[in-house]
Amino acid sequence: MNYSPKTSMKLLALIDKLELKLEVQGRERLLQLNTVIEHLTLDSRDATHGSLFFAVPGTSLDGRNFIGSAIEQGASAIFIESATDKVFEITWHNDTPLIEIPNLTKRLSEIVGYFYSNSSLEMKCIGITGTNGKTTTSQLVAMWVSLLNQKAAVMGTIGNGLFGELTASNNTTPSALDIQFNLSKYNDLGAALCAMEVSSHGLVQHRVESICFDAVAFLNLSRDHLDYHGTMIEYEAAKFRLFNELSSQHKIINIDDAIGERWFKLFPEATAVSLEFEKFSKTVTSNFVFAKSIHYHQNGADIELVSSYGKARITSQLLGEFNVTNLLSAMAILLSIGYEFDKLVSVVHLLKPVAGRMEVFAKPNKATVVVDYAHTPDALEKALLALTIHQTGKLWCVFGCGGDRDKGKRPLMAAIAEQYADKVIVTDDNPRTENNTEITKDIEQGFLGTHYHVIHDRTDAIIYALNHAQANDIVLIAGKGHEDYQIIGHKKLDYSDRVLVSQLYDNKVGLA
Ligand SMILES: CC(=O)N[C@H]1[C@@H](OP(=O)(O)OP(=O)(O)OC[C@H]2O[C@@H](n3ccc(=O)[nH]c3=O)[C@H](O)[C@@H]2O)O[C@H](CO)[C@@H](O)[C@@H]1O[C@H](C)C(=O)N[C@@H](C)C(=O)N[C@H](CCC(=O)O)C(=O)O
Ligand SMILES: Nc1ncnc2c1ncn2[C@@H]1O[C@H](COP(=O)(O)OP(=O)(O)OP(=O)(O)O)[C@@H](O)[C@H]1O
Ligand SMILES: N[C@H](CCC[C@H](N)C(=O)O)C(=O)O
Ligand SMILES: [Mg+2]
Repeated sequence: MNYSPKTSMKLLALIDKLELKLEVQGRERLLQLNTVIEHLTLDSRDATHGSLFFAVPGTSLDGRNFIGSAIEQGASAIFIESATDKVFEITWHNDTPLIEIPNLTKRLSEIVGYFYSNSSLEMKCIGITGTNGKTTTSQLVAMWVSLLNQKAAVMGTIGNGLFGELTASNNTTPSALDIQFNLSKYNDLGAALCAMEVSSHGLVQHRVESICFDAVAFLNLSRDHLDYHGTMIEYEAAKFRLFNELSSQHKIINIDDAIGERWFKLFPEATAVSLEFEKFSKTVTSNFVFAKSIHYHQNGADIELVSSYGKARITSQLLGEFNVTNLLSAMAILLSIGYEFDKLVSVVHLLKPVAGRMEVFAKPNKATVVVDYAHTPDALEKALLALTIHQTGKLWCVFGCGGDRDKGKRPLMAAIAEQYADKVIVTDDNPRTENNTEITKDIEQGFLGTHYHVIHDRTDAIIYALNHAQANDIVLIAGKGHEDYQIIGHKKLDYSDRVLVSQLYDNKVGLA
C-alpha cells in the first residue's frame, strides 16, 4: 500500500523540542525565514526542497562530506553531527541553516520521533534480539495477533509492513529514520502492535534509541558478526543495550541460553522462557513460560506448557527444538503485554512456519528437502540436530558462507556440517566482493576428512544433491532461507533456493 506521511513541521519548533540553546541572532533569522520541513533524509541524494538532511558519519563514508550536494539538491536545512563535544552551533549557506549538534547519531531516533509523532507511545512495540530466531519470533508474534483478528506489523529481515504484506528491506533493523516513519504508518493503518527485530548493528548504530518498547526479548547469543563487533564481549554488550540502556516495560529472557541465564540474574523480574522445566521450576520466582515435556514428530511438536499464566497441551507446526523456544518466547511476549493465555492457546496450532525457516518441500519418491536460513555455526548445528530426529536415511547439508562477513565462522560451520551430516556440499552464498574460491578455502579448513564436494554454482549444487539423494534422505539447504538473490560483486542476481526446489519438485527443471 502506498503511504505518504502528512507530517510537516516548522524547523524552529523542531529545534525547540531538542532544547538547543540558539543564539539570539540565529533564532531571529529562523523565525523570519519560517522554514517548514516536509521530509527527512540521511542521504544527500534524496534531498530536495523541504528536506532536512542529517549529515552523520557512517561505517564507510561520512555524510558530512555530502552537505554541499544536499544543498545543491535544494535541502532546506542541515543537521550536522559535531566533530567534537562542543556546544551546538549554527552557520548559514545563503538561507539554508547548517546546525551542528553533538551526538546527532544518538539523538536521531528522538528527533525523527518528534517529526513522526512518536508512534511507539501509541501502539505496542516489541523488540526482539538474539543471534538466531529474531525473524521467526517476530513473525510468530504478528501471526498470533493476526489470528486473534487484530492488525499487527513487523520490521525485520524478510521485510517491513503489516503482517502478510511485507515490503522488502535492506536491513534487519531499519535506520532510525525509517523505524519512526514506519511506526507512524503502521499506527495510522490501525496496527495494534509492531514486532521488531533488533540487530546488534542496529543497537550500536542507535537505530532504536528512542523507541519505547512495551516488551523486549532476548533469545540467544552465539558467534556471528565478529567482523563488525571484534569480540564476543562487544557483541554481547551491543545486545545488552536493549535491556539496560533503552526503554522497556517488560523483559523476556530465554534462560536455556548461557548468556540469557546470566542476564536473568541481572533482571530477576523478567519473564523466563525455558524448555528445561526440571532445572528451573523451583528457582524462578518471576513470570515464566516453560515446556514441561515435548514430543517431536513429523509435523512439528506436541508441547506440555506450564506457565505462570496457565497450563495447556499445545501443538506446534514448527520443526526443531529451537522453534519451541521461539514459540514460547512469542507467547511470553504477548502474555507480558496483556494477551490472554486461553485465547493464545486457542489458535496456537494455526501458527505456520516462517518462509525459508525449516521449510519442508516433499515429493513422492524423492528426498525431503528443508530450506533453512541457518547462516551461523549455532543455527546450522541446531537445524541439523533438529533433522536427525526425523532421519531414516542419510542427512545432506548444502551450505556456504557469505562474503564480506565474519570469516571466523567459516571453518566452524564446516566442522558442524561434517559432524552431523552424512553428505556435505559446499556452495556459494552471497560471495559479495570476495573471491568465492577463497571463501570455500576458508570453509574447507574446518573439515577433518575429505568427504565433501565443493560446487560453487548454487543451482548445480542443489541439483547434484537432489539427483544423488535417496527417497528416504533429508537434504538441508542452509543459509539463504527467504533470500531471492545471490550477491556476486555488487550485483544482486535473481536466485532463490525455495523457487529452485519448488521448480525441481514440479519437474519444471528436469532432475536426471
Ligand atoms: C555497515 C552498516 O551497518 N551500514 C549501515 C549504516 O550505513 P552507514 O551510515 O555506515 O553508510 P555509509 O555508506 O558509511 O554512509 C554514511 C552516511 O553518508 C550518507 N551518504 C552517502 C553517500 C552519498 O552520496 N550521500 C550521503 O548522504 C549515507 O546516507 C550515510 O548516512 O546505516 C544505514 C542506515 O541505518 C544502514 O542501511 C547500513 O546498513 C548496510 C546496508 C548493511 O549492510 N548493514 C548490515 C551489516 C547490517 O546492519 N546488518 C544488520 C543485521 C545483521 C543480522 O541480523 O544478522 C541489520 O540490522 O540489517
Ligand atoms: N532460537 C533459535 N536458536 C538457535 N537457532 C535458531 C533459533 N531460531 C532459529 N534458528 C536458526 O537460525 C536461522 C535463522 O532464523 P531467523 O531468521 O529466525 O533468525 P534471525 O535472528 O532473524 O537471523 P538474522 O540475524 O539473519 O536476521 C533459522 O533458519 C534456524 O536455522
Ligand atoms: N543478516 C545476515 C544474513 C546472512 C545471510 C547469508 N545468506 C549471507 O549472506 O551471509 C548478514 O547480513 O550477515
Ligand atoms: Mg532476522
